[in-house]
Amino acid sequence: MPVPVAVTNPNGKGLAAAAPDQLPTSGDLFAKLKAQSQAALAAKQEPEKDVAQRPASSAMDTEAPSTSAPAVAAAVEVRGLNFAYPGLDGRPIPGIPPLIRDLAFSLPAGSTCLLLGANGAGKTTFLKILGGKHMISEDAVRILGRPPFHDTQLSVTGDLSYIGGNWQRDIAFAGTSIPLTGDFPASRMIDSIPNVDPERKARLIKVLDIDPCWRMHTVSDGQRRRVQICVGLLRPFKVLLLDEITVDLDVLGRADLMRFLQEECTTRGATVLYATHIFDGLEFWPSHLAYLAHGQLQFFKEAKDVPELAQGRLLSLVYNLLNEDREAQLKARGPRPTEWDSSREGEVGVFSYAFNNGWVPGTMNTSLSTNAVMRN
Ligand SMILES: Nc1ncnc2c1ncn2[C@@H]1O[C@H](COP(=O)(O)OP(=O)(O)OP(=O)(O)O)[C@@H](O)[C@H]1O
Repeated sequence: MPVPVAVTNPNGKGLAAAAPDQLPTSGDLFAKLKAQSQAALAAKQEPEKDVAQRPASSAMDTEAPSTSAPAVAAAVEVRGLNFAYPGLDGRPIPGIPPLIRDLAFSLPAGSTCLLLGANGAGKTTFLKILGGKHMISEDAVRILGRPPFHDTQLSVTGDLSYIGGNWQRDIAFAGTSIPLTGDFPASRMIDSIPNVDPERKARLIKVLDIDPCWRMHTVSDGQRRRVQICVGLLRPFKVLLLDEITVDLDVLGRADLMRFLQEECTTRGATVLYATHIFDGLEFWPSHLAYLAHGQLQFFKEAKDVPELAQGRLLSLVYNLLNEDREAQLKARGPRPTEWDSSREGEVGVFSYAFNNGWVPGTMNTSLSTNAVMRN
């Protein structure tokens, strides 16, 4: 599939060398996509048959039996999800294994689920997929029974909300590297969301301890983060995806926010999936734990089945999980080299401009307008 790519290569040749004049619109990939869309269409027409034909998947099948009946059993349902970041031509990059492989996951409505995983495990990517930010096949993910990428109403109505990334770059600044020098109050950001229940707004402002008169260009990172979270929560979401957004919050702000979110789930039946590396004092919060590694959920458990939560030892549980995994990897592939391997010269430049694949890592932004990214 052709991807729109703007070009500002300092040597004026990268794209021409990297891609043919005509980006392809036929071949194996397109045949596969066509087959997939025909299969999805057929599955829609024969829902009963579809249930029987879905591949048995590992971790989640015992937790939530599949159903494609009209009643929505799970707030989040993932089946056979595969994902690889594409190269310039929109295809998976040869030699690089998919980041997510045949992942299955089913989260009941009303859950507060912690998403655990090492740096680079794919938590942000997974949450962005659930949030409809990456195109995937229509039947791989269902949020409230609907495909998040294809059914844009999910996000437009606020039923599905994703809060992640660094707001400093995404919203309070224009583009990814150009600072916005405007002077405006926090209330302007908050009031920009239409059709908000005034009571909910007042409650959030109180919970997050926001001063509506804060001038956004003078606030601290944590204060800016509070405004970002407030804006993301103003509408009563049904499914909320949080990507490490409490990192700048002080302990009081964080505790108040986590209690607010838990209440949203217990009183309104909302569902929250939260990826974080900060575990202290969080034992009370999750109803479920999910651990992502090697492209798959290695476990998915209800809180009552995780004794470490009752013992106040969540941090130690996560430490052990990551440590065991690192030890296993070290055994399998040996230690990573710490010195530059000159035989790889040219494969990974010491510094070069590289054409991006359309996504700024760790943010919700496409990078197409910035043309080039720096790669070390
Ligand atoms: N735009 C991109 N293009 C190519 N690869 C990417 C891109 N964004 C992320 N990746 C790769 O995908 C992998 C998973 O990244 P992701 O940000 O999802 O991990 P994460 O679990 O959220 O990590 P962290 O805990 O550090 O935030 C990483 O190896 C990363 O290099």
